[in-house]
Amino acid sequence: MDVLVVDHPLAQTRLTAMRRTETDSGVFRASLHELTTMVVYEAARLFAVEKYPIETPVAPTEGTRLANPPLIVPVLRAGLGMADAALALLPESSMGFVGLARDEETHEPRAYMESLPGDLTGQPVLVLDPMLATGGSLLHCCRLLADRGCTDIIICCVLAAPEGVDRLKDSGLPLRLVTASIDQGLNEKAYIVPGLGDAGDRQFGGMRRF
Ligand SMILES: O=P(O)(O)OC[C@H]1O[C@H](OP(=O)(O)OP(=O)(O)O)[C@H](O)[C@@H]1O
Ligand SMILES: O=c1cc[nH]c(=O)[nH]1
Ligand SMILES: [Mg+2]
Repeated sequence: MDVLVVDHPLAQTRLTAMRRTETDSGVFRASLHELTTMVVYEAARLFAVEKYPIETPVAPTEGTRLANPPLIVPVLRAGLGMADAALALLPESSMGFVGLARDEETHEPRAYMESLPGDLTGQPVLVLDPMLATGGSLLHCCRLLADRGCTDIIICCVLAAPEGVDRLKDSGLPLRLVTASIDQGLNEKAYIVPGLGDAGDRQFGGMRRF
């Protein structure tokens, strides 16, 4: 699995804002939106393009377009905060949704929503979830995609734990990963350290213990 870490200074300043405890939910959401633009921009280097004839006001020339715009799939809830920024960069794309909530005791994902095309043969997919911790949630999501015939999955996240990266690598699924950081690891509650807390709660409210 290819892994790309977006270590651009402007990405790292947004990530710093997201990490800080005193950052309120409005600034957290704005920082995630801006950081998503940068992460998806880097991920899009991997997309195939095709040339086609266009005309400027001065002369005919060649234009460029995406050969096969990806289906965008945010993982609810936290991935919702990345959806607008990704769709703004990829206006030709469609969007599917997967809803997962991690059990606080077992840390296993519980699926509560799935809205995906039945056949993803030949369709690249861009999965959005800010957090890759144990990897259980993203693995569940990517298996749903692979079961529908998808062979080209790019995951965009903000923070990844080495444990989750290794789990995705070992899955044998056709994955590539773009992230703004690979952190130290997981604590005993399977939260990323130093991390940023619960990305869903920090955007939308809630009470989790880290
Ligand atoms: O790699 P994992 O160990 O599976 O953990 C990562 C998952 O945890 C968070 O979602 P959460 O379950 O908290 O749901 P939420 O987005 O509704 O807050 C996050 O957005 C990932 O989906
Ligand atoms: O650190 C973590 C781990 C899982 N989910 C989160 O939102 N944060
Ligand atoms: Mg959460």
